[in-house]
Amino acid sequence: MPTGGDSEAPAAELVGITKRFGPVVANDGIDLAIRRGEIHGVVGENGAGKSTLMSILYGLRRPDSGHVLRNGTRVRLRSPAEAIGHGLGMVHQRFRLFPDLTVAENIVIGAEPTRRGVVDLAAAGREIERLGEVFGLYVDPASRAGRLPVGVRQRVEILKALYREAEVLILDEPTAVLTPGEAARLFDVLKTVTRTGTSVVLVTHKLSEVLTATDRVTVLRRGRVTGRFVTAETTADELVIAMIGRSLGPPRRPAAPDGEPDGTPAGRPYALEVDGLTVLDRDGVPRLSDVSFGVRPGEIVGIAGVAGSGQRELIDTVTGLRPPGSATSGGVLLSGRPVRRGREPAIAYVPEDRHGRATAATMSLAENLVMGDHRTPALRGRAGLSAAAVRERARTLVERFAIRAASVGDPISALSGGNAQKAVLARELSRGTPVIVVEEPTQGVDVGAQEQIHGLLSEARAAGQAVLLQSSELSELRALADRILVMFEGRVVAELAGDEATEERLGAAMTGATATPGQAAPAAETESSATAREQGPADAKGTTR
Ligand SMILES: Nc1ncnc2c1ncn2[C@@H]1O[C@H](COP(=O)(O)OP(=O)(O)OP(=O)(O)O)[C@@H](O)[C@H]1O
Repeated sequence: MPTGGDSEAPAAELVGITKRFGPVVANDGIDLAIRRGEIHGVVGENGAGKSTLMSILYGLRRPDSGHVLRNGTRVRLRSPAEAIGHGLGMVHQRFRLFPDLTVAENIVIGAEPTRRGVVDLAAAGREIERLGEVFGLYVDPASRAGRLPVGVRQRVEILKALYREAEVLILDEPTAVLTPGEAARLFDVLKTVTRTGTSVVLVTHKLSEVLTATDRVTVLRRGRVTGRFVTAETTADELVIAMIGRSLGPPRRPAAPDGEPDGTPAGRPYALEVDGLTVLDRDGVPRLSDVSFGVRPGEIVGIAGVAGSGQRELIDTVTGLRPPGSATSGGVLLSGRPVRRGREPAIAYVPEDRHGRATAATMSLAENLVMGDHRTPALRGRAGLSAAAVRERARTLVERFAIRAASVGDPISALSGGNAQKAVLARELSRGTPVIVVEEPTQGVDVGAQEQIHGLLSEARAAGQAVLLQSSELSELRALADRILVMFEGRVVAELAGDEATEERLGAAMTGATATPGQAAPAAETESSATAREQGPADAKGTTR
């Protein structure tokens, strides 16, 4: 609702929106007004109803009741095509570009300029360059979309919306896939875009972004608006209270492992040991070079690095997932024995790609929660898995890990992103394996769940599990890890104790600027090291994954 006697109608307004999915009220009478030329943050815990509301604004879903106004006039949004026709644009978290088409072809597809009945790609290219200049969004119209780094692909998505004359641009967690450097550039672009009167709706879990980039914020909780704020007049704590109903506790270092009052399990043998590991890609280029380290029971070892520094290959090899045939030397040992190929049962694994690698979308939450446990005697009945035992186990996990779902029988795809992530963690952490490998555990999860997930990893450590934690959030690594290994160009180039790992030291190591004594610094300046240096020390994620 416009405040302060603003007589101008909002660019877009959602009025009394209610949307149910069976018994779940995803949106419960929501009012939201987006002013012309503002960046409006929409935040809230997982499952609060943000995506549902945005999908209604973009014509992907129809509300059960309520309506949408554009510039004060009621509009019908029965499809994205209608929403686009009304000047609404959306940049999804998963980009929808055709990798084999050029930037220009991707941008104009479905809205091609024609000349005498023929698609006029030259005119499209000129228009794209003009938009690029106006909005500071330059992209070569002739380059293939599939070859572009993630940040540039996102720019193409934004250009695509602006080409269709979007006046309200919806961005769903746009920085989840970006490096900090790319994220900063994105916010510069958004500021430029709003100067022309375009409005931006920014859905995000990152409070720092909300506080630095938005003009106003709306907080949702359990389908309702629980707070409306002018950003300059609010604080992170105020937003958190509106989001989860309480403040966050102070950051805590993990408790010492059982029986280790000083918290240093140094005397124990390694639960996981990587010994002189070298992995070559199909062309014989080393992706990992002579990587050695160990993780003891009761220890969290963090992996940092600009993406593409070998983390993917390292974790795929450690978990036994790397396809056979990739030439390797050295090995991975679990309590002294070689890791098995396929899926190593002694390792719990929480992958970054939870949709592709960790869940089966069409199966129920309960089935997903017991996946891989089908041989567990407690879950078996006379003829295979016992449905009652599976449900019971699922209910226990749902309660213990505070997963919010209407029913354990619902498909896991009906859960919000953060709740799906908690389900994967619940399954993997409850296995009680000696080793846990975790990638990006809090990507896309709300601040309350982030705190909870950090607590769960600390508990695993205290219970004597060995945890290998890969994260692009340096603050997460610093909060949790006993030691942080920094990877660069397939090598471990630095090892820092958790309490001495400042962002500056980590950042410097991530660009190859330092090396631990005894390990060779990266030799020649290569293209990727130059890029990493150019991106600067804060660039944790990189673009090549
Ligand atoms: N297709 C669906 N079928 C059943 N329930 C659904 C469906 N889509 C969403 N929900 C439910 O509606 C509620 C709101 O979900 P929504 O995805 O809008 O939340 P969100 O705020 O975007 O969450 P997140 O931050 O985790 O992405 C959740 O309880 C979710 O489980």
